[in-house]
Amino acid sequence: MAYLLKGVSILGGSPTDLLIHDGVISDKTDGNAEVIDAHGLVALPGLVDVHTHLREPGREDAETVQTGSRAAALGGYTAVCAMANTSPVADTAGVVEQVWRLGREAGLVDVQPIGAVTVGLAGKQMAELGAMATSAARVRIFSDDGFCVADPKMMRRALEYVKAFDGVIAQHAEEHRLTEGAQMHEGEVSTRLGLTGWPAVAEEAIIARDVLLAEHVGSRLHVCHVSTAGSVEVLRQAKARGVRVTAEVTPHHLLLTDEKASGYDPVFKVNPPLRTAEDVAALRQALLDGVIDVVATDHAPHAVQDKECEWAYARPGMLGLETALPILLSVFGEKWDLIADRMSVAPARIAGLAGHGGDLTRAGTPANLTLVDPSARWVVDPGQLASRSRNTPYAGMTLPGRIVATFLRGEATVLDGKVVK
Ligand SMILES: NC(=O)N[C@@H](CC(=O)O)C(=O)O
Ligand SMILES: [Zn+2]
Ligand SMILES: [Zn+2]
Repeated sequence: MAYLLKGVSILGGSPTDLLIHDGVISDKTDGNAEVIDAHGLVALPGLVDVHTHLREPGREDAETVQTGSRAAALGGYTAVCAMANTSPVADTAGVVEQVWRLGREAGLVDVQPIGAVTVGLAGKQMAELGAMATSAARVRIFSDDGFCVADPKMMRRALEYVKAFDGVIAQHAEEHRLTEGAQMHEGEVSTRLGLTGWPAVAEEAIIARDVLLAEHVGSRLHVCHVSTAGSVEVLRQAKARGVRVTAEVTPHHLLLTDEKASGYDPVFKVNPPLRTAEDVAALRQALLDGVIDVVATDHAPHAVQDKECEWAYARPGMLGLETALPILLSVFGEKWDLIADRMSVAPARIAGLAGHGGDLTRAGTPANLTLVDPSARWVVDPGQLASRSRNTPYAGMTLPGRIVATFLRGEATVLDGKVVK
């Protein structure tokens, strides 16, 4: 199938025609191409998420590779990295290959499995990182996300080990001894509400330790869901020294604050917790400066019974795939170069996904792209989302930017805002 996108604006540039042919961007002509009127639409390289929870295997009642892939395509994504905290944990070649295969079968986005660092995420014994790297899933990112690789010796060994195949350890930075019983950010609001707090230092202390470890062994470190102004400063200094560290921020940490906990609605319960307005401002600036490299969703679907209950018993985490780009547009406006870099080009580089985050103006670039209508507004309705879960913190909000179409290697996965197939 060939497509001719008439009058499309690539990264906000002046209207042009873009031909998708044989799975790539083409500079030829094709009289048989299906014509799409793309006037007023902006083309971006397909978004890449380095941090997605797809819940399969184990919690197919909350999300599956199939439903998560639909949510991703509708959000403008062409690749997602699936976190390892499934059941069983993705700590063997067998499990990562299973997830990878399920992704291929769904066929809507490239599902790139992340492998666990330690067996069962338990922090005691290193998982078979080499076997996962050489498996059909070709794992490059390893993470115990949900838990921190707390033992510094384990962290050091893992950092050293993945160097052989240019892998990276993605750390969920949490000093668990400082967060026992934590329900939200430790600060004025937690004191007022009487909820146990997760102090900023519990995140910052681990990031400080890990950038020193990564520097010591010359390895790549990636920091998951950075949430505090202090973490930004640690990263800024480490990068200035040349440490090989990258970092992500979530859309929710760029928009929401701990004040949201005031109503005790568990939809706002997440790890790391929503922080203060000062933290939000620092995170925004860090993303603009490049101190934080990428936006990652930390899409964390949870079944109704795990989320619509008392705050203390609710699981942490919120949906993100279908709202990430609209949230970025509402926070930063139409900064298309920034959005393309932080949501596609840089994440593709970190994850080692060569076919993604390409230059759409160059013939031969794999046709992984999405078309956005920046003038459209829509109201978030949890029941209308493609995710199997409905724990979005944006219910009822009007957001700018509608994903009109998404293409994976030249095949439409979304057309007219609907999943194809
Ligand atoms: N972010 C969350 O609050 N929850 C994540 C785990 C994680 O990202 O730490 C989940 O798996 O639900
Ligand atoms: Zn995490
Ligand atoms: Zn996560």
